[in-house]
Amino acid sequence: MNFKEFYLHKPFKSSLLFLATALSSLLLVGSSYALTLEFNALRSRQALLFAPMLGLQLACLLFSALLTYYSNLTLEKLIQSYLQQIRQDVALHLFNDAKAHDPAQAQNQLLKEEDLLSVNYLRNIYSAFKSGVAVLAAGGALLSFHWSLFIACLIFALMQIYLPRLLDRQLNQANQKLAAQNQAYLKVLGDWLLGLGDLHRCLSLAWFKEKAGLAAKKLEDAHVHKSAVSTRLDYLNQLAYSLGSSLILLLTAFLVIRHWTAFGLLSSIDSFNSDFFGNLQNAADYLGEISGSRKLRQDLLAQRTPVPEQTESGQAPAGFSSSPLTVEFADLTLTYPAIKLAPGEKVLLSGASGSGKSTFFKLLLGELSPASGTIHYLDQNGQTIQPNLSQIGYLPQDPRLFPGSIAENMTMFNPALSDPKLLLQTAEQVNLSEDLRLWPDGLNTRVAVEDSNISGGQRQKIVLARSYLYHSQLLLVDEGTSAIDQAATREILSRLLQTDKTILFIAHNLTTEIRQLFDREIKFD
Ligand SMILES: Nc1ncnc2c1ncn2[C@@H]1O[C@H](COP(=O)(O)OP(=O)(O)OP(=O)(O)O)[C@@H](O)[C@H]1O
Repeated sequence: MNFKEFYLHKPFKSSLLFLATALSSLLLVGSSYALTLEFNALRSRQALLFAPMLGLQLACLLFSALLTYYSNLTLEKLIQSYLQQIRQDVALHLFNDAKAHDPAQAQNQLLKEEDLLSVNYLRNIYSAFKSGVAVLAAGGALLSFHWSLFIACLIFALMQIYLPRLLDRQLNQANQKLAAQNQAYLKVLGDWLLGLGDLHRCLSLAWFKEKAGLAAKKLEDAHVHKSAVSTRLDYLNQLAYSLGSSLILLLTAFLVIRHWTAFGLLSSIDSFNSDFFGNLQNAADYLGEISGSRKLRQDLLAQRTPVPEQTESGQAPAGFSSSPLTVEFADLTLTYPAIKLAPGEKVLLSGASGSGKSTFFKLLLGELSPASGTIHYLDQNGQTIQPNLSQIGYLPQDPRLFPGSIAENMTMFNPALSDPKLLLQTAEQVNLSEDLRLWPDGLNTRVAVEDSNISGGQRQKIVLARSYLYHSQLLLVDEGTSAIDQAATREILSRLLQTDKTILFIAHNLTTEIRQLFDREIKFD
């Protein structure tokens, strides 16, 4: 996220916004100027001059308020449309980098951090600009009264600008800590709430409370810490402001006594002071906050870096041949033997829990890269090809459905596949027909993702139907029928194993009769 990008995404509206903002600040300073002229007129008892000056002061204030209203509204619209663009970029990044993402973290990226940034960054830039113009206008006005007033203001201006730098690093760290604790809290809630039913059954309320309470406490501390740093920043600025305004008033009185400046300035110097120091204080605050969000902005920029789209140019794999592979995790290295799956082969993959079966699938799907070794993908004729990995069919043990109808979840929202006859035939292949009859809306039944109105076995059948509809040549099934009863599994498998698909099937508890349907078995140990 940077300002140039924000400006360029709607340059005309942004220019209008900054023009209106500058004008509203100038008008505010103009009203202080009119006040000086009013008191000059009063002193020389010129009622005819006093009244129009009063009118001018009022007009300046009214127009300034009107322009502020317009600017605030326009700023909000521009920020929201810019955030929308960022959200789309982040979502595209998440989609294209083809890695598994923690939902809580992704939600946080998409909402919380951007909100934090829109407050800390864009609004602050706008406010800093508004205050900056007011400071320049007030400074110019003071210069027109007497150069010494301007010099005095300038000295305090420099003090105001450099003060926040003292706490810049602390504020930066406090912001990062807050974002990290926000994320950690969401993750803890996500991790524990998923299994809340089990915790409840085992009466593990105390354990849940301790875990959630600990994370909440850390979040609370981060908020308090951030607010302490901000308050220290405010206090320093306030101190400089009070000192500065008193000295300026003293100087004005001296200049008036000496007849070196207009009498009316005694009445308006306070307004100029607040225009000058107040806005300077604000600008210093905003600038401090803007640089405090630098790290977050850089992080968000990294999350938005375009990831090349999965090329659709590769071919659909129908088999593979891998050399001995290794995968390295932080404290574990998995090694695999060389494996070849010829087109059309049906292979059962077994092995103890934790032996690396699912990880092997992740390698084949390109979600993980091997530390050593290579995988060659084969076409129907056994020739090595440049693969399009998105065309590998994959059935996880706990497949996810999307908010939509059963039909849409089968076709993955592809209207070209939505012929009801084709869908019913496919449902028959995966023993889903009976389930469809049970739902009053059949294929049009809506999936309630959170309420799980679709059972685990039904979900597995729907995702299996998807691989039929998409004609996946290579199909990886990771205990993908584990929630379906034995009799139905036998029927589904005997149909599936009669197709010309190449199938690698992870399963634990298959009967000998079902095992014999496969061409061979590979065992990991
Ligand atoms: N992202 C990861 N980070 C660290 N370790 C991991 C990661 N993914 C898997 N592992 C470890 O790799 C080992 C193999 O895991 P994997 O899920 O592949 O086993 P599996 O054979 O499929 O087991 P199961 O039959 O129980 O599903 C396990 O010890 C697991 O803890």
